[in-house]
Amino acid sequence: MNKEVTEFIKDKTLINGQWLEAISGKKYPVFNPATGEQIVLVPDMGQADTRLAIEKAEQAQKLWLKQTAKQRSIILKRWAQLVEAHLETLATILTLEQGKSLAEAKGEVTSSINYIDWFANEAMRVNGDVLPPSAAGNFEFVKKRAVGVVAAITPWNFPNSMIARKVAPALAAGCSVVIKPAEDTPLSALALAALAEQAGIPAGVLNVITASSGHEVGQELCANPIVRKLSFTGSTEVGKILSRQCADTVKKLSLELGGNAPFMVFDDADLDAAVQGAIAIKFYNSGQTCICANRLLVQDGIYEAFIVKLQEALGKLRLGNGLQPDSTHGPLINEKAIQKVDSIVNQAIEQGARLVQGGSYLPEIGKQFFNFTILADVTPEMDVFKTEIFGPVAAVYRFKSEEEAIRLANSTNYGLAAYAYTEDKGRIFRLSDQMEYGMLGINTARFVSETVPFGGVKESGIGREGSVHGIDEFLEMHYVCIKN
Ligand SMILES: NC(=O)c1ccc[n+]([C@@H]2O[C@H](COP(=O)([O-])OP(=O)(O)OC[C@H]3O[C@@H](n4cnc5c(N)ncnc54)[C@H](O)[C@@H]3O)[C@@H](O)[C@H]2O)c1
Ligand SMILES: O=C[C@H](O)CS(=O)(=O)O
Repeated sequence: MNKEVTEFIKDKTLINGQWLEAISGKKYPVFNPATGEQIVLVPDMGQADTRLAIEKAEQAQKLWLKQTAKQRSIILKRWAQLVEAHLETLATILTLEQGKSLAEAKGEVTSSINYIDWFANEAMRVNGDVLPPSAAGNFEFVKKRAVGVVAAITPWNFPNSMIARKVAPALAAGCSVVIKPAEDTPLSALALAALAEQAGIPAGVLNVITASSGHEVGQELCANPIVRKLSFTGSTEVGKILSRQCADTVKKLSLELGGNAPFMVFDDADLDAAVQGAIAIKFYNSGQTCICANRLLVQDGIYEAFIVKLQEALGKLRLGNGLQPDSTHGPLINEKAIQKVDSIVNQAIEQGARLVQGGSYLPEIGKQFFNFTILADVTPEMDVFKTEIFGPVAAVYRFKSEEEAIRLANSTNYGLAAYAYTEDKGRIFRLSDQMEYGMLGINTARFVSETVPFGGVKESGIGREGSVHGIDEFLEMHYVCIKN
C-alpha cells in the first residue's frame, strides 16, 4: 500500500475538528471483501458519541451560516479540487473496502468531485422571492434558509459518492452534517472528511460517526430534536424504520431507497445496443446498485437472440480483485450478500427458471466472487420478480405485447429507475407517460449525473439528489410580511 493511501486510511473519526476514538474505547474491524483481510480497526461509536457530534454540529452551524454563500462556495470548490488531487488514493481506499474495480472506483470519485463542484455553484443561487402584496401596504417576501443540523446515513455500495451527494448540498445551503457511513465501508467517508478539513470546512460542520451497527447511532440521530433533517440512502426496509423514528420530531426527510428496475427490450430495438446497456446496468458494481436492471423483460421475437448475445458479451468481463488492472468486476460486499444471492438463484431454478450460465461463486478466486449469471424463462410468478437481487444475476423474462411489458414493469412497489430499448417514437412517448419511475432511460442505461434529479417514486423514496432541485432538500422557506 503506498504512503498516501496509508495516510488517508483513518483509525479515528472526525468530530468537531478532532480525530477521536469512541468514548467507550470500542473498535471494530473493516475488511477487504476481495481477500477477507482486515484493513484497519475504527471506532465503534454509540449514543454518547452521536450526541456529542450533534451538539458540536449545532454550535458550528451557527457560524457556518454566517459565512456568505461565496465563502461557502470557495471552500467547497477547494474541497472538490483536493478530492480530484487525491483521486487515485480515494479510489484505492474505495476498492479496498468495497471491492469494486479500480476503474469503477475512479468513476465514483469523479462523480463525487462533480457533485461537490456543482453544489459549490448552487450555493450562489439560493434566491428568495419578493411577492406582490396580498393586501394594501404590505411588503411581502420569502427567504430560503438552511434547515440546520443534518443527519446523513449512507450505504456501502457507493461509499464515496453517497457522502458527496449529501454533504455538498447540505454545506452549500449553510447546514452542518453528522454522517453515519455504512459499517462495511467507513474509510471513504473518513478520507473525504480529512480532505474537507484541509479544504477549510470549519470544525464541527462535518462530523463522522463510525459504528458496527446503525441502530443505536440511528436512534439518536432520529430522536434528537437538534437534528432537523435526515438524508438516508439505503434499503426501503431501513428507510421505513428511520421514517417512523423521525416522526416524533417531524424532521425533513430525503429517502433514496431500494429499486426493482425493469429493463425492457422490444423487437425493434438495436439488439447490440440493448446488450451493451444490459452489461452496463445489470452488472454495474457486480449488480450491487439501486438502479441496476433487476428484471430484463425481452419481447418474444428476439428473446433467444438477446440471451445468446448477452452470454457472448459476458465472456469479455473478468471477475477478480478490484485492484488488479484486468479485473472488470469485483466481489460481493460480504458473506451475507453471497448467501442472499445464492438463495435467490436456487429458489428461481427450483421454481422453473433455466440456468444459462453461472449460478454460484467462483471457488478458484474466492467465495466472495459470485459468477455472472443468466436465468432464462423466468416468470412474474417467481419470487425473484419482486426481489431486489443486488448481485450479478440477469433474470430474463419474456413478453408478447407493449401493454404486457408496461404492466409487468409497473407491477412493483418500487419506482426508482427503468430502462427501455426501442426505435418506435410513438412507443417512446407512451413509455414516458406510463412508466411509474423517478428515472427512465430510453436506449441508454447510464444516465446519472450531478445535473439531473436522482430519486424514486412509490417505495423507492422521497426527494431528489443532484440537479437544481437537490439543494432545496436542505432549505426551509420563511415568508415575511411587513405592514407599512
Ligand atoms: N436509491 C439510492 O440512491 C440507493 C443508492 C444505494 C443503495 N440503495 C439501496 O440500499 C440497499 C443496499 O445498501 P445497504 O445494504 O447499505 O442498505 P441498508 O439499508 O442495510 O443500510 C444503509 C445504511 O443504513 C444503516 N442502517 C441499517 N439499519 C439501520 C437502523 N436501524 N438505524 C439506522 N441506520 C441503519 C446502515 O448501517 C447503512 O449505513 C439496497 O436496497 C439499495 O437499493 C439505494
Ligand atoms: O446505487 C445507487 C447509486 O445512486 C448509483 S449512481 O451513483 O447514482 O449511479
